[in-house]
Amino acid sequence: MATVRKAFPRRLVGLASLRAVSTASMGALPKRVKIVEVGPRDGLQNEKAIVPTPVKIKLIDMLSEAGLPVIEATSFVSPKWVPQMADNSDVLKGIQKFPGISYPVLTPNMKGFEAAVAAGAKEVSIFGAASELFTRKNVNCSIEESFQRFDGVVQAARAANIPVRGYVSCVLGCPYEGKVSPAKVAEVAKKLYSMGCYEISLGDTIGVGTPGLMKDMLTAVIHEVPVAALAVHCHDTYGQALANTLVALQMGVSVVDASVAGLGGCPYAKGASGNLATEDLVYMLTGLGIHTGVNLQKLLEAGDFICQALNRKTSSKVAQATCKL
Ligand SMILES: CC(C)(COP(=O)([O-])OP(=O)([O-])OC[C@H]1O[C@@H](n2cnc3c(N)ncnc32)[C@H](O)[C@@H]1OP(=O)([O-])[O-])[C@@H](O)C(=O)NCCC(=O)NCCSC(=O)C[C@@](C)(O)CC(=O)[O-]
Repeated sequence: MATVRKAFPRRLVGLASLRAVSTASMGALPKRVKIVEVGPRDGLQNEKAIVPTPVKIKLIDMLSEAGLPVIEATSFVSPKWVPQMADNSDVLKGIQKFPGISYPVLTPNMKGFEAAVAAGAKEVSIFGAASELFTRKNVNCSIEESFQRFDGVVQAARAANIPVRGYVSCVLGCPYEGKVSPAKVAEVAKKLYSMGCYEISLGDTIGVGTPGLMKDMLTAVIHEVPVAALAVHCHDTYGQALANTLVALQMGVSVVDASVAGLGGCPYAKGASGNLATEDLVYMLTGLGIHTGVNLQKLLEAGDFICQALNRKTSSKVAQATCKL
């Protein structure tokens, strides 16, 4: 049955009037937050069924319409490892490129980088982890070897004037090693930053973190990497993603990864569920008076579209609260 969305703006009006009093005692919060939409990559890489290329393209175009400033479009990884992203070139070539929006793609090695550039990529991301075992499962090498591969990518990207974003996975726990020390996360983040990544996204890959762990981890990382260059990427497995993100904002982070409809998960992280839903993040930030530039109504429509295409229920609480099926 088709999704019928109820009139939405009433709720936002209510939130806007709460703003002045509600944030007064919350510490310094950023005035604006850059949201990095990872649904088309992190979300769709984890779907059992292969999503048709035109559906991916339409989703990204709808997200662009909604005003997301960064939309991670796809990944140039081995199609044997992640068949869901095998249409990477077609997706990247097929999407509308809105002025002012960047469409980064994951590139684990030179093969991926070269294919991405050939398909028109203007920004790439490399992805490391603070766990040896996870790195082995995810990219089939040690942390040290992964840096050697990334180094080639970063150098080639610099020569081509292509910005590189870096990910650190397992920052609050690993599906294979359990606890991960904040010192190890800081070491890997520092290394990626020193290599030339302009931004480091800290991923709670399996969503096990709680606000205290986020605070301890960020305290260690902020010693090594300027907070302005940090992003957080929280999966919502245990329902902690929004709380963990809020702690990061209170500590000065102003870049947050999220996924429309809460899609997501890493195929090499057992037990990982979806990311923080972009709709829920935008709702919270709007309520806090923090600017994102995102049109929530259009974002909700993009979420409806992909959920209908996947024949699944949205994981966004805001989408659930504002529509009736
Ligand atoms: C990294 C590799 C490629 C190493 O895989 P490998 O098998 O060690 O690589 P290899 O160099 O030995 O090559 C083996 C085969 O793969 C091919 N190959 C090699 N590289 C590429 C490439 N770039 N594109 C296409 N094909 C490639 C290569 O040509 C060869 O093909 P064959 O000769 O067998 O026909 C592999 O392990 C891989 O693709 N892993 C997938 C990793 C992945 O996509 N994980 C999910 C994303 S990370 C994530 O989700 C976490 C994050 C970022 O969201 C943050 C968080 O939540 O924490």
